[in-house]
Amino acid sequence: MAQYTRVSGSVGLITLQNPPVNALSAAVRQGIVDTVKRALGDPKVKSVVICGQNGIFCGGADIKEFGTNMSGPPLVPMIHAIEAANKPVVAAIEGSALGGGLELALGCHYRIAHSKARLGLPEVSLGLLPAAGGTQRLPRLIGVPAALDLITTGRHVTAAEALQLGVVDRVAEHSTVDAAVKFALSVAAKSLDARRISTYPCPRPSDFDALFEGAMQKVRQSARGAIAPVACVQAVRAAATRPYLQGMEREKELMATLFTSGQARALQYCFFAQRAVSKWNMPNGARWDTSKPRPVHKAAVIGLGTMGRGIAVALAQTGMSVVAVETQEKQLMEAKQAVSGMLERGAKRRGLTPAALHKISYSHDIQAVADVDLVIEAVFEDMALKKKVFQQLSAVCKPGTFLCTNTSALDVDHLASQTRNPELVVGMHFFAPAHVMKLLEVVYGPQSSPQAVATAMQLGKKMGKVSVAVGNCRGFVGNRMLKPYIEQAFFLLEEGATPELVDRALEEFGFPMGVFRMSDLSGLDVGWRVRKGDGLVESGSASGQPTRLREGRRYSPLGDLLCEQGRFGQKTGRGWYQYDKPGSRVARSDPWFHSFLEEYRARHGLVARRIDHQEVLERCLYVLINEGFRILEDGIAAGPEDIDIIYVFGYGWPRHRGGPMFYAGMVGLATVLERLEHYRQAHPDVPYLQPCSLLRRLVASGSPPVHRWREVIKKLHSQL
Ligand SMILES: CC(C)(COP(=O)(O)OP(=O)(O)OC[C@H]1O[C@@H](n2cnc3c(N)ncnc32)[C@H](O)[C@@H]1OP(=O)(O)O)[C@@H](O)C(=O)NCCC(=O)NCCSC(=O)C[C@@H](O)CCCCCCCCCCCCC(=O)O
Ligand SMILES: NC(=O)c1ccc[n+]([C@@H]2O[C@H](COP(=O)([O-])OP(=O)(O)OC[C@H]3O[C@@H](n4cnc5c(N)ncnc54)[C@H](O)[C@@H]3O)[C@@H](O)[C@H]2O)c1
Repeated sequence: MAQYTRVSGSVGLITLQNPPVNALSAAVRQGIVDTVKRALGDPKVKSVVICGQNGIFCGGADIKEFGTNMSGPPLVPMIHAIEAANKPVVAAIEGSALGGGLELALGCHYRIAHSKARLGLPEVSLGLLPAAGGTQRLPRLIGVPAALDLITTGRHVTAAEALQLGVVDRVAEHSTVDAAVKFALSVAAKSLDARRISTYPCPRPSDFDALFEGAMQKVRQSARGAIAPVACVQAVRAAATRPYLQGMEREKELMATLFTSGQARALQYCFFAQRAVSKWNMPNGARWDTSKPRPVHKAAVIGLGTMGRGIAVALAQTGMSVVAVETQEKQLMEAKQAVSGMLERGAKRRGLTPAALHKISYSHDIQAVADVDLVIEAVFEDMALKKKVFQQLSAVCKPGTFLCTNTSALDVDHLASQTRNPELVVGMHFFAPAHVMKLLEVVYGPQSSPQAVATAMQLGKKMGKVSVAVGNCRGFVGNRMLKPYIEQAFFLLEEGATPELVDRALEEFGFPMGVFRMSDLSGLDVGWRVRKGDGLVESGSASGQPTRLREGRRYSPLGDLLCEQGRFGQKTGRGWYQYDKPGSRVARSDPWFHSFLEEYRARHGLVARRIDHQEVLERCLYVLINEGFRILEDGIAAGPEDIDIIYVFGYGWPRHRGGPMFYAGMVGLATVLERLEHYRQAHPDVPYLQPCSLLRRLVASGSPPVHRWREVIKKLHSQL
């Protein structure tokens, strides 16, 4: 709703009221229509101010209404009526003015923003475009290039940038509403002829065609198949080429296509899923809202390799003191330089001085962590070493210090058992590079205290991460699902595919990198070491041909054979592809690998067949999804949203496809089940292809939508 009062004698003050973000629900829209009418009809009122309650102007259209039978007055005529008003209307923007919220402000005759406010048109990240006149008014107000940037990226701008761009007229340091009321009084008698943005001509840049071609090329490249950014460019082009009303028609037409698209559903699902995962709960009943985190003022990182350096940067950037411990002298020296470089570059990007540099102290000695509140261990992925480190930490640290491990897959409970207080131990699984990647898996074991989980989750948030609480198992959620996915990719090579074909299929699907390019980037030796540890690697050189079965299961030794040749990927200049030199990033097809693959097939009596993109996608993705269902069945992830957010933020799953579990729902659970059964029949020695019983159960119960899976899972768990 919207509240109406008259202030300072002649200003009608309209306050949007719909906590927490004053989204433009049907009731709010009706409230605005009614109060604007009242203000315009009141002869005592000479000007109007629109603001939002609780320090936030408006978070835009009510996303929860999308997909429902939307009633209430539509936004476009409502905003048009404000713009057409014969009394000045001033938007007083505090907190956020986003999407429809900014479009409402653009319909006002003046805009005053608080210095801490953020403004933007983020519809593109929801699979939409600003369809309440945003694509037509913004280019008229700030020019085509700036409008294209804001609308196609959806980025939020500060009040200072908004002022510089011309989106707002003034910035207030103190009460924005008071400033707006004062301003409204001062402009009460002024003509509004030059204040109606829809009447402005859209500036036509001289390099018009090149500008739009460039914009289109840019969004097509970065959108990875997402349709909304393309529609945004088309809508802005309409603003620049058509009269306002025709432009509005085009905006509406483009929005109609986006609004009902699967991509919009997927992206809006991601929006809510991202928020849902912060409301974590554990199987023992501990929950986010009843578990109090402990403040962390000082933290330590043990091991300053690839991960430890990024973690130290992420911690220091929160402003806390960090102790960084590394045993190898050379590593320590290199790490100091690398960490300083990362902090300096980060600060420069944000226009700040690198204050965090002085927050880090370095040491060779684990005793240096005696007084910290929380430790994150990031030494080699070696259980014996990690056990030793946890024993030392337990002896050295002050009572109550949380001990966290960044292990990728090892047993967190086992590490906890090495300490005096296992309840203080959790996994904090970062992704490389740790100061950049948004995902953090917080891994709890049966003994982890709710406070330890709450503290790790809160610390993740402070570091700007999307944190997801998951149970303990080998590989947790993300890496556990990755294993069968990579395995299928290896099998596809054996059967006739090439790395190029598999990667192309996955990249066309929307992954930034296919499985083989990704494996070259992260290093083939990583998986090799794990497989060796698991006793899976047979030396190819000894027997001449390692077998393709392990304990009755199909196994591909292809990755092991490459590692035996010293082909570890980008770092050695050779892997599944070849690179100009070690460390170079441009993957080129490698004739050596192709003849090696042919020889390998011949040695094993494998006859290559034609494999198409559909088979690549079905086998790689459905087997990953199937493992996701097992994870849900095992209670390792609380719900499909947790898995989807892990894949979107940690593994490059295209956001416009909503994450693997959402995608399964879109494809149809019955289809996923049928295809898994089909491939399982063709490959009976691949247990990962065996459809999970939860998937069968969901199909048997009519394939409910993803938001109802938790009920089925709960029922399943209660029967176990
Ligand atoms: C605003 C924020 C920056 C605040 O962040 P903060 O961290 O403080 O809080 P949270 O993010 O945790 O949010 C708190 C709480 O609020 C919920 N929420 C936030 N925003 C919205 C919203 N816009 N609607 C509903 N709910 C919202 C959030 O989910 C949290 O609750 P939860 O229970 O989940 O914890 C931040 O929240 C933020 O960034 N919000 C989103 C901002 C945004 O993206 N806005 C754009 C919205 S889309 C829009 O505005 C579209 C407009 O252009 C209008 C278009 C007109 C539409 C007309 C439809 C025409 C259809 C035509 C097709 C016809 C087809 C046919 O033929 O049938
Ligand atoms: N690299 C990745 O992409 C990635 C991603 C997520 C998690 N992880 C996990 O993070 C951990 C670290 O991986 P990494 O890639 O950074 O390894 P790394 O080999 O780059 O670095 C490990 C560092 O630990 C140091 N170290 C060894 N023993 C130590 C000790 N007792 N005290 C202090 N320092 C010690 C080593 O000298 C080395 O500098 C592993 O558990 C790994 O599985 C790695």
